[in-house]
Amino acid sequence: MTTSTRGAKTPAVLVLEDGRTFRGRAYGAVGETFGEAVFSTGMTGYQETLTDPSYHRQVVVMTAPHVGNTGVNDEDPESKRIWVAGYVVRDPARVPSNWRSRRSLDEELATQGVVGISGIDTRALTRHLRERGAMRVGIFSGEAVADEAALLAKVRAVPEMKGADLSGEVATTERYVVPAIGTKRFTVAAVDLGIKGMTPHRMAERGIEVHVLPATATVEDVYAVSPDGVFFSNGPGDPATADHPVSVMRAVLERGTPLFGICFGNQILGRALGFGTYKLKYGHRGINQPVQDRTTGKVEVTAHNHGFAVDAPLDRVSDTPYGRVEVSHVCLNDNVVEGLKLLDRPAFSVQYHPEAAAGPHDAAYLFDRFVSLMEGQRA
Ligand SMILES: NC(=O)CC[C@H](N)C(=O)O
Repeated sequence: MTTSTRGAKTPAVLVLEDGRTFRGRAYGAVGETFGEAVFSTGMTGYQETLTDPSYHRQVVVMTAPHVGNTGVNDEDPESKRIWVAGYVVRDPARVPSNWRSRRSLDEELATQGVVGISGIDTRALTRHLRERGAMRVGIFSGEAVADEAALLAKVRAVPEMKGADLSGEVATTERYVVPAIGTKRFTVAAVDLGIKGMTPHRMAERGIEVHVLPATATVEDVYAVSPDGVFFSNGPGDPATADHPVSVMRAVLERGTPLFGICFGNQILGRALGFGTYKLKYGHRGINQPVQDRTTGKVEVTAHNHGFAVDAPLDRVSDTPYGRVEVSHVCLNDNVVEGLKLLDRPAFSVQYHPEAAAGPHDAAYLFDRFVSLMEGQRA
């Protein structure tokens, strides 16, 4: 067990691009960092959040007031490193306690060079972001805490999330295989746009051998593995920039290979079908978002991490170059499109996270639907 007080006395300041500031104490690494300020409502699963590549270039504000209570273990990361650009917590645990804990969160953030801030009113900050929308932010600690006007100028020089093309910065550069658990039934080519580790695992549990390919994979690379199905992962950045995966996906739709997309993958399917995408005011991030599966009427509580969404009509079936498409899932908080289903081809996607790392397992059936599509193709 590690008790950490590092940085506890070092002043830090969080500066939003609209000029609002919050003063607190350094948490994790001391220095400065920049990104898009977003809030996550997850009460648990901070390791999964920190290591989700979709958070690349985002400063995550935790609405849960106590963070770090269970320390850091070696089992829960969703990728090889922490991806968040900065971390904001109200009241960090001083003494982590859990049988799996190896070190404190404060130590882990510091070791990985992630600048954070603690001791600020995260409720006020979250309400501000909810009212004004996600915006650019900087966290400065130690010697970096200087005159606020200079800090604000630095924050306003940071690139916006809109227009950011980031998959190439987080995805694997080498292909790798996640073997099926038990008997192998199917082969899937998974295009890594920022994939979380749990996603291929959920497929492997269903007898799928998953070939994870770099974001730059071509149609030839995808079909070189003789896939029964093709998967497009979650990932950071603005889907409007993802022209390459959109063109690969169109080729997959053309051939009629079973296709499944999660989050960024859903946005790419939307674009491949000819719909637009747009930036949400402050996005959905957390593990308690109500979604309705309109194909069954059932409501599920789901994990989300998205700042963009697909602009598709909710009230009717759309005609697209790949046949008829319906919005299969919708967020019950704000009617945002949470899933797409093709009626004439074996393809569907969801905007949220059925792999549930962290989060409730209500949406695990979507991996079974992918398996059914692949079974259907064989029959
Ligand atoms: N988790 C994801 O795949 C996020 C997709 C996209 N970057 C968004 O913010 O909407």
